[in-house]
This record gives sequence, structure tokens and C-alpha cells, in this order.
Amino acid sequence: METTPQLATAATDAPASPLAIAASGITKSFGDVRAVDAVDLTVHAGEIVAFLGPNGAGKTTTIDMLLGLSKPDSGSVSIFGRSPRAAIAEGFVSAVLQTGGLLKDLTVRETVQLTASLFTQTRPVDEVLERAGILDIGSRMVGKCSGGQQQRLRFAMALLSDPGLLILDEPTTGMDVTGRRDFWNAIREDAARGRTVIFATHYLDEADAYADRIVLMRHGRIVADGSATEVKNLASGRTVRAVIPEADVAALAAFPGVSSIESRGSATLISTSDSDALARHLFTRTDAHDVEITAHGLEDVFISLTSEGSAS
Ligand SMILES: Nc1ncnc2c1ncn2[C@@H]1O[C@H](COP(=O)(O)OP(=O)(O)OP(=O)(O)O)[C@@H](O)[C@H]1O
Repeated sequence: METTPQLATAATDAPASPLAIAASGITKSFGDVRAVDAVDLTVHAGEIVAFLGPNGAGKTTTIDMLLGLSKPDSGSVSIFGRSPRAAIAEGFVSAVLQTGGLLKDLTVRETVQLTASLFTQTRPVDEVLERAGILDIGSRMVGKCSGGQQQRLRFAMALLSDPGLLILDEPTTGMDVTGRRDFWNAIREDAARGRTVIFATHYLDEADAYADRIVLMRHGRIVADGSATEVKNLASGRTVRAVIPEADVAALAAFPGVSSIESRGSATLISTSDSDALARHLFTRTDAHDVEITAHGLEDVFISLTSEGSAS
């Protein structure tokens, strides 16, 4: 077996190479709960994809099926043109899960060496430590590592087979801000070489900052799929914030494009699909000052597409 067939294929032959993930109509139920409902998902080699969604949306169940840890009730999954199990057996896929698997009394380097000894062929230990950003703490005992360093250690172990696809399920839960940033910087730098990365997260800012593409799930279905900008654009309109002395709330509510008005201290927040017209009105017809216009963010989309009142 060659040392790096997976990544080389993914990085250099993207148009001709098979899709990293091709899932078609995958469905999984637990009793009466349909955890994943006819999901179609196509991921090209080299993409970094975030799975977002509230608790119970079906992210982990989907990931388990991609990893071959559970079988869909119906539908099919193919990873680099193979079944998930075959893809894992051949070293095409690695996972970084949230917990487990680390011995506290080994050093960081010993842990990676031990894992490497289980494979017939791997990338060099120093190389994966370096890519995970933990080469400098190779002699530290695992029990003395922070949560973020332990996650980077799991990342290093996952890199040993040089997988074309890396799957991470909520990898930064419980980490502090610096730990999360260091972890994602290591992932992004590594992914720049062409590795495909899929991660589930609850952190909207992580999806926004580190993913090329966001897949938003709700009740087992995909409700949005696109770049962060495309997904954010689903929450159309902007918020105009202004201090408006003696504001005529009824007149503002009737203004074309305005969908809601809210008071916040001395300021008024107005959601509108035509912020230019509203700002012009405020400046020319009222004594409004401190006017700010902001685009809706990922959080607005998340709430509008995943809250209970929204359409499935
Ligand atoms: N082994 C199981 N047995 C019974 N129900 C399950 C099982 N696994 C998942 N479920 C149910 O399937 C649905 C989807 O769960 P899943 O863990 O995939 O969601 P999630 O998006 O990963 O949620 P979270 O963000 O909380 O991790 C939930 O209603 C959950 O209770």
C-alpha cells in the first residue's frame, strides 16, 4: 500500500476523483422518532462542511451513518466510491470524537506512537504532531494536557492514516476560546492541503469562521445548505437601529418593508427588507440620530429556520 494515496487523490484529482461523500435518501428511525429523514448529501473532495442544528436535529445520527457506525433504514452512503466500512478499513476516513480513548499516563508522543503501531503504514509521528500543532508538547503527559490539547492529540491520531476525509463530531465542546481557536487553526491549515472535513457543532461562530459550506439540520432534514454568506442571505433584510425622539411607532410599522419594531433602551430596532428607504426616511423626516444598519447574521437564520414555529 502506498503511504498517501487518499490525500493525493483528493488534492490533485478533484474533478475526476469520486465524491468524498454521496449520501442518497438516508433515513434512520429509533422507535417512533425519525432521527434522519431522507437526507441527500453530496460533498466534494476538499470541502470543509459544518453541520449545524439544535439538539436532536439528527447531526450525530447522520455522522454515524457516514462512518458506518450505524446502517440507514433506507437510502445509501458512499465514501470515495466505497461503503463507509470499506472506506474506513482502507484508511480513507478518520474521526475525531469528543471523548474517550486516551491514556493519562502516556506522553503525547507515546500515545501517537502506540496508535501508529496498530497500523501497517502511517505518516511519521513527528509530522502528525506538527500538523496538529502539538510537536512542542510531545513529552507532556496526556493527563496534564488541557482539553484543547487533548483534542489536538486526537486530531494527530486521526491524521496517521492520512485520510482523505476527516469527520469531527462536536470536537470543541467545553473548550475555552483560545483552545477552540488553536484547534481550528490546526484543522484549517491541514485542510488547506486538500483534505475533506465534516464537522458537527453547536457553535455558530465556528461554522461561520471555519467552514466553506454550512448544512443546517432540523428534525432530521436539511433546511439550508450553502456557503455562510448564502445561508445568511436566507434571513433577508437588515436591522436599522436608531435613537428616534418621539418616534411614531405606528407610522414606522406601516412603512414599506418593515416587519418588526422593538424598543431597546433609548433606541428603536426596526427589521426591514428596505433599509435604504427607511434610513432616508429617518434622516429626512424625523430627528433620528445614531443610526446603524446591520445585516442579519447566521444566528437569525438559525433561529428562523430551526425554531418550532418555522416550516419543516
Ligand atoms: N440510540 C438512540 N436511541 C433512541 N433515540 C435516539 C438514539 N440516537 C438518537 N436518537 C434520537 O434521534 C434524534 C436525533 O438525535 P441526534 O443525536 O442525531 O441529534 P443531534 O443533532 O446530534 O443532537 P445534539 O446536538 O444534541 O448532539 C433525537 O430525537 C434523539 O433523541
